[in-house]
Amino acid sequence: MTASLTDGLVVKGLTKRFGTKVAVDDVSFDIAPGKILGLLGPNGAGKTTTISMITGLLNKTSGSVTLFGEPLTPTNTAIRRRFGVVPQDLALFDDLSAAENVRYFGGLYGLRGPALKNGVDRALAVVGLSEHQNQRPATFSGGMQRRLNIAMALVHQPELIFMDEPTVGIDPQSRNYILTAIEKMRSQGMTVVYTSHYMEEVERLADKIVIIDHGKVIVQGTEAELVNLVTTTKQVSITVAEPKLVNVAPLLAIAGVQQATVQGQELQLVTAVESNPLNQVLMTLIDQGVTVDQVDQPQIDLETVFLNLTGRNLRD
Ligand SMILES: Nc1ncnc2c1ncn2[C@@H]1O[C@H](COP(=O)(O)OP(=O)(O)OP(=O)(O)O)[C@@H](O)[C@H]1O
Repeated sequence: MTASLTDGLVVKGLTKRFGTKVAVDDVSFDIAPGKILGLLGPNGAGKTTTISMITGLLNKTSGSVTLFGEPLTPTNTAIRRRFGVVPQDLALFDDLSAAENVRYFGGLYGLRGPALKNGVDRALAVVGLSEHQNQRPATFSGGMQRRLNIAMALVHQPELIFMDEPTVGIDPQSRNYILTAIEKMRSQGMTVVYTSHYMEEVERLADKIVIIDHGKVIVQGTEAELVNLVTTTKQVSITVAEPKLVNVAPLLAIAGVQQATVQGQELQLVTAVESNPLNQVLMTLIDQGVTVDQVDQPQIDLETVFLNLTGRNLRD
């Protein structure tokens, strides 16, 4: 059966006021099952408040949330068992071992006996902590503690997991471990909602990106769609060993190549961002007997998108 979009997470008009401050302002987005949504925004943009309202930690001022086609309300306990939450702040019991911490959470979700044991074993394996399961979290690095927190949210094998800035302040190895674990979760069909102010992580992971700032959605879409919003073309410079051998006519015939000129040792191209014809250009040059020494192309990233749309840097 093909899943429809309403089988995933649908957030409509979510708003949170603290007194006169509007922390989250009419936020709407959706994500299909089995995909990763990256909620990207600078500190204070409203990411945690958004996740807290969706997961029921915080009452919303207005708006609606449906998950797997059902309303996500505080009283709908059945649907609440189908997702997991990794909060921004660590929530670990220091006097319990890693496995006992995970087991405790599994118990809260009603798991018992072999189902609980399997859940604990699987969750610890996903985050690479099986070998450390009998150690207490106090002996762990910050990154390992964060991974344990993720295992606690996975123990009941949720279909969707919310992660609020899970890589803040941890070592690069743990960060990479977490990002790889998230990719594995998606490959097993899990839906992931991931907040971050690190655009590199969102670029690596997210199937769909929602950029928020000052509580409002500025833009949403795939990375290519967002990049397309700020520019439709890019300049590529290819340094070649034999510029005289370059025949530009076949290059201009490639879809997405808008201009091609040879200047000194360099072949300068203007290409459409959408069609990304670079591989075909390189193959054509090789066919022409041209040696390619270097390819330079400016990086159009989410930082550029954010700067373009807000006039500010993501990490101001
Ligand atoms: N309980 C509260 N009372 C008043 N204002 C609040 C409260 N919680 C959050 N805010 C404000 O709402 C805005 C959004 O905060 P939020 O924590 O959701 O941002 P964020 O994008 O998650 O940032 P960070 O990464 O720093 O947590 C901020 O201006 C914050 O000061």
